[in-house]
Amino acid sequence: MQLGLYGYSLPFRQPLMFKGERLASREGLLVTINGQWGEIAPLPGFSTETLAEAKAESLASLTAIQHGEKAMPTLPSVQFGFDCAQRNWPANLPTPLPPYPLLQGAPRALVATLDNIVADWGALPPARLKLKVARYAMEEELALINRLASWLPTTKLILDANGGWTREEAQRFCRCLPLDHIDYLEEPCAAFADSIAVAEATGVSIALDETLSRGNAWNYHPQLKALVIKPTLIGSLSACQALIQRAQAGNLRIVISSSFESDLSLWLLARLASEWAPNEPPGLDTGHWLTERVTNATGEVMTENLHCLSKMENSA
Ligand SMILES: O=C(O)CCC(=O)C1=CC=C[C@@H](O)[C@@H]1C(=O)O
Ligand SMILES: [Mg+2]
Repeated sequence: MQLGLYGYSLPFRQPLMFKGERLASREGLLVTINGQWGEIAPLPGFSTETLAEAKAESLASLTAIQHGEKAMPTLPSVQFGFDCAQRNWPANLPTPLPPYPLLQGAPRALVATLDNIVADWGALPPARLKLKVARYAMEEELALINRLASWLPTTKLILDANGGWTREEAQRFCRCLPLDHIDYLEEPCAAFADSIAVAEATGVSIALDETLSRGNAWNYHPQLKALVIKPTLIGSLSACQALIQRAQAGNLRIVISSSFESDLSLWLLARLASEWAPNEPPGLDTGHWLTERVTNATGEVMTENLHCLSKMENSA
């Protein structure tokens, strides 16, 4: 059995901010186990583990497999990578739905380029569109949202505050929203109870993301509409499936989402989305921020462009 661990560094089209940290490139690891691949890419600001910790645990896990033992990683990004590389993938998955677009950037700059963006979609605007909020002045963010709502009347907006508001700030913002045009708001406040209070006070529907990856407690609520599942941050595929079962039991929508991984994970996540949430457009529109790929046109990993960290073999 062939085992390998490789490192990559993929430049962002322009530097992106992750919880106050400015990143010019995305760093990560690819693991291969007997010809099958997985990706290990903790996201700074969102993952609890560092890349160095993920690399150390990945090397130890590969050594365990080399000795005929079962790898038992504990870090979420490593669990996701090793699970993908060892998964028995179903053969006949439905064709993945296209991801909904993710708009990122300063609201004023986005307003200025909006006519180009809208013109690109022509007669077929997307059913959903995601926008980050709680980053710039509220008035500017609301102006952009109102502009989008009038220019794209059939598109529902997904807003994501990453827990960036107090209860009062979130309420002030949500009271000015064109609610008919809002699909849901991800994580208005850092505490679940505050987000629910905002939903109750303003009528906005909410979705959970960081609450899930941090393992914080949450309950069903009539205004809790969706769970956003990021396997790189949640960890094992069985932990993701447990969340999916809980979502299904409460009639919540399931949105499989990326953490700015390479094209390899975007393809694997699209397959998971088509299996776990076949009717829900996934949150996978992060690839266009990267200028380079790790796989070629036929889907093979281009190891010649990667940094080889370990190659092992076991007799199995
Ligand atoms: O969920 C999506 O539609 C795309 C991914 C995405 O928006 C995010 C990925 C990782 C960190 C954040 O920047 C952001 C999020 O918080 O959901
Ligand atoms: Mg989110």
